[in-house]
Amino acid sequence: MADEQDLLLETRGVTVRFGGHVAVDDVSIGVAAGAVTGLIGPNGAGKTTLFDTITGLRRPTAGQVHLAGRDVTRLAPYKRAGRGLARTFQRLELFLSLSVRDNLRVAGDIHRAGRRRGFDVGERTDELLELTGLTDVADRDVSDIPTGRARVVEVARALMTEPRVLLLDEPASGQTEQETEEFAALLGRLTANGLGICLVEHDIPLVMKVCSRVHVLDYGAVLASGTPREIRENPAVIAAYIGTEETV
Ligand SMILES: Nc1ncnc2c1ncn2[C@@H]1O[C@H](COP(=O)(O)OP(=O)(O)OP(=O)(O)O)[C@@H](O)[C@H]1O
Repeated sequence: MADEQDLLLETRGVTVRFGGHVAVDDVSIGVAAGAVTGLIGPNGAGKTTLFDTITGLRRPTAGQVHLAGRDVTRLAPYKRAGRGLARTFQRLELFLSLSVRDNLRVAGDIHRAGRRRGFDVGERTDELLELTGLTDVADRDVSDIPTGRARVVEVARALMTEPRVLLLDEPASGQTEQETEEFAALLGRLTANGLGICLVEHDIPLVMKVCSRVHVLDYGAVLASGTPREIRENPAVIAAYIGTEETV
């Protein structure tokens, strides 16, 4: 477990209500630098709503979001991005008729516009295509490549903004077993470079393999937090997953 000061991202007592429905209930979780933190839970548990709150797409009803030690609860999404926060979406949000390379370049051009000099979009694109294993499909349209690899394009595009924290919303959905294996290796390379990753994923074996810490949400609240082993052995977690297709 990382020390408090290693936490790049924290939610402190975050609650989100939709009318009378509490979608996220007093959630305090942390994401450490150089590690993958898992966020799991049955459908409707509040994972995506929590991501929306962290990135600023949704204001919490109560609680705060801290990024690199600063309260960003009232900051616009683009300002949080400027402070090193990036995400991917459950539904792919790519330009389907652009090549893989151009999808990255667009993100790089936008990033460069608001940035210091010395950010070379072409160089960074090539570096990321290599790092993410996409070089062989770089010049193909995104609509032409398998969904599993398009998910990696989303990750690569998010990395164009040079984030310190990356939120991944079901990145392995639609991936073959082999693609998921390669994806796990990619996550290892990214955290080795110091990136903090928060992984929302229904592929529980993947979560258990790559995460150093896992938070379990159920009905909007944190049901359990711990190492993969602690989570797997937690009776409340096992009970929450009974009756679903997922196993811990
Ligand atoms: N805009 C909204 N208005 C009203 N209720 C919403 C809204 N968005 C989400 N909800 C509700 O909030 C709860 C949490 O939804 P959320 O999508 O965050 O869950 P999730 O854990 O990401 O689920 P999944 O694993 O299916 O993606 C659900 O009960 C959902 O129906």
